[in-house]
Amino acid sequence: HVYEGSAREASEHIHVQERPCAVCPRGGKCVPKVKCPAHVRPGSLNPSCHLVLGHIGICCFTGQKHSAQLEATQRSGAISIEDIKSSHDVSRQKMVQWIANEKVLERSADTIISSSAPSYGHHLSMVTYDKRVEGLGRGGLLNVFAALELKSRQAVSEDELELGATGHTDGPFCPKPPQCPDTQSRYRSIDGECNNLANPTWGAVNTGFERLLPPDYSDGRYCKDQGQPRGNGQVERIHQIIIAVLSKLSADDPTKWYRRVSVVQRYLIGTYQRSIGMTPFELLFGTKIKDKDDDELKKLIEEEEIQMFKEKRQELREKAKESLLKIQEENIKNYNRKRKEATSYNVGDLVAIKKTQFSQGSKLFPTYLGPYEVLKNKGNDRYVVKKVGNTEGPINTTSSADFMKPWVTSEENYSSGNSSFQFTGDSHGNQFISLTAFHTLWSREHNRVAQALSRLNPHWDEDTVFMETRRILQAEFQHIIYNEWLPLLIGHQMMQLFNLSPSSEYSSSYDPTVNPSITAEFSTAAMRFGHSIVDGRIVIPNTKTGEVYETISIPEVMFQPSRMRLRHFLDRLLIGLTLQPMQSVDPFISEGLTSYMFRGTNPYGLDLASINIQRGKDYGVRSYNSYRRLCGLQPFESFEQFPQSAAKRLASVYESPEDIDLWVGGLLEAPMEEAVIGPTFAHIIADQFYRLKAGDRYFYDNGPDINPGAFTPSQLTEIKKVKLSRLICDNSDGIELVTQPVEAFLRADLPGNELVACNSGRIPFMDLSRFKALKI
Ligand code: HEM
Repeated sequence: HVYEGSAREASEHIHVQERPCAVCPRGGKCVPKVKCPAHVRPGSLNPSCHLVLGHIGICCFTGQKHSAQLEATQRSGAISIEDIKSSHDVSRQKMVQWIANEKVLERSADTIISSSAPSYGHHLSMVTYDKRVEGLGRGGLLNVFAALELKSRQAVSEDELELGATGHTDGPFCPKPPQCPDTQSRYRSIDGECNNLANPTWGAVNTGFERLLPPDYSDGRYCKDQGQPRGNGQVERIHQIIIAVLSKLSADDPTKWYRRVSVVQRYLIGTYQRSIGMTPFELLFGTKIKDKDDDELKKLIEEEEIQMFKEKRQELREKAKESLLKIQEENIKNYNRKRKEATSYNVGDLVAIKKTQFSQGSKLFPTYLGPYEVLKNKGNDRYVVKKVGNTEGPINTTSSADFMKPWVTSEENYSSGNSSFQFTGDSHGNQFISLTAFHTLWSREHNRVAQALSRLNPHWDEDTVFMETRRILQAEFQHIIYNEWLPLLIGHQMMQLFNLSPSSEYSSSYDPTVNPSITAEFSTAAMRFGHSIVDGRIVIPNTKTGEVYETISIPEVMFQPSRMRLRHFLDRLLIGLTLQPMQSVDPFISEGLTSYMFRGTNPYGLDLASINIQRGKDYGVRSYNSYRRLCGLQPFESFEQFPQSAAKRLASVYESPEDIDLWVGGLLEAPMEEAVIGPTFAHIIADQFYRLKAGDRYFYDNGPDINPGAFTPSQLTEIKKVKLSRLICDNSDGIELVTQPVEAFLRADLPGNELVACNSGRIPFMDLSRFKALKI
């Protein structure tokens, strides 16, 4: 058995075939393999080299771009004006067709929306009615259609299309680049734009994900077949073959393609299929197609069989139709009974509209914008609204009743007693009660720091107080993540390998060639390791008696934060979180997430594990083995290399180890030394946090030569004292929570991490007097 994540990985790093270079040739930079995706492209010439701690890296000549080699050598660059014009026309026509189809579906009586279904709630938390975002989404599709048209005219190569490396900026849809102000802002922009001055959209809202490897869509475009894992898209593949072969065979008279179908069919059913271990003909008739006579005889038998099959099929179809109609009727009844009439608004009403765009670190902003005045009722519960006053949000927009509520001032909101939902900037703020608790801690920390700053700087206006507080909170957050949380997750070796640990002085890691955007692999798989550590219940302990107040099953507190209104609850929950062990990262996911997620009052909810796997496919994320190769790890060649229990289950759903989904494979890896996750996830996560640090001009410990809003050395020293335990101590209610373990990410019953009094001085304070400014 070679399946011992850390031991195996260590040996791989030591026993490499060729001798690693001491210094990279041709000006190459020695980096961990995941940081140079071009090394897995065929024909790449990346010699290995020495990194710190005996690790072996790759000499990289392309930076974090897998397409750079292609850009330099293979770009065809021969796109004619006619090609461009006609690709535009084709893509626009296709778009018109798609929108028309969408309208038909929307109006169809067969389209049933159950607003009480858990999937509907999940959809609402993901969907956007923001016109700008809708425009970007449609623009993306226009470009896909145009690119496919260009490919069909052979104006771009397969490689260029796959890697998005045409460098062509005259597509049917190219959003205007943002205009960055001439003077450099002291503060990070709200939407993340203009962080990188040469590439102002890098890391901004409403921009695409980065990819460690190019997408892998089975239709070569933007769809992933649903057949995986077991079927592995076989049917779709065969269909594609049939279409291609038929068009070749009937090249002389394309209108008579159907005459060739039987030849193709005969060929296909007489060909050995790996998935069934014989030819389909054998499977059907128990014998091989031998010669022409036999063939004719079998044809007769086949006709008989087909007749029988047709009759049986007709019967089955009648039955299916009956039961479908019955279910539909029930669904309609249910729908009519449960669907709440949408609130209707009159012209002139003041409303709040739901915010649908969020930027980095903006979790503390409200979810609703307003006030807006209703200008027009567009029918179908949609309204044209106009902003009143000078608040955040678009001036004119269209919104739907689902995303509107009557405008009330915040005082009215809190006193109305109607909702226990917390006002958070992130639509996930109420998703789970412990998340709501952390939103609460951070908003209180904001208010705490803002009060201290305005006392120290009475001449500041309220915008300055807000922006300065925001700047400090972002720094506190980044420091806690890089200093406390990340080392526990990926281990100290990876921290060193990717140069992620905060230094005692200003950081020297800013690199304007690094794109800080989130990678598809991080978002859909690696960072979702967290779904495996969630316990099925939350224990609220009674520390006085050693008993428990209550054990809450997790679906009870999803989008249901009303317990937060109980006076003692926040403190008790936070105490419980420091005592309750984390679940290990493994393929076992709590039923609360796989059967009952967001169930509300329904008997069952959603399955987060399936959603994660499907989300990976949506994004065209490649298989687990592709990422092992990318990280310089050996791929799994057979299921037996996995632990026995997993091997059996994997073999029952996947055809080959090459098909295993990234999220599934990553969860199966044994954790690395002193880490929570295995090597593949650790590399992907380390790469992401490297991007977020090296690609962020405003990273909290960048000096004034890089960061226009840099902290002074003495302010930075104070920020670097911040620990999660301090944040909890300062912002909990202090009714029952008066002690904390210094290392709040570790359990309080670990030796050396015992509870200490919040006010004992053992948990360091950030001295805010350093933020008394002479002038800003
Ligand atoms: C009770 C706890 C949790 C619940 C109910 C939950 C639920 C969800 C849901 C519904 C999604 C969106 C799925 C989709 O449609 O693709 C999601 C996404 C995600 N979750 Fe969780 N989650 C929980 C805990 C965690 C934890 C502990 C972590 C990590 C430590 C995590 C990391 C992520 C990430 C990275 C995404 C993708 C976000 C994005 O790119 O937009 N989740 N989660």
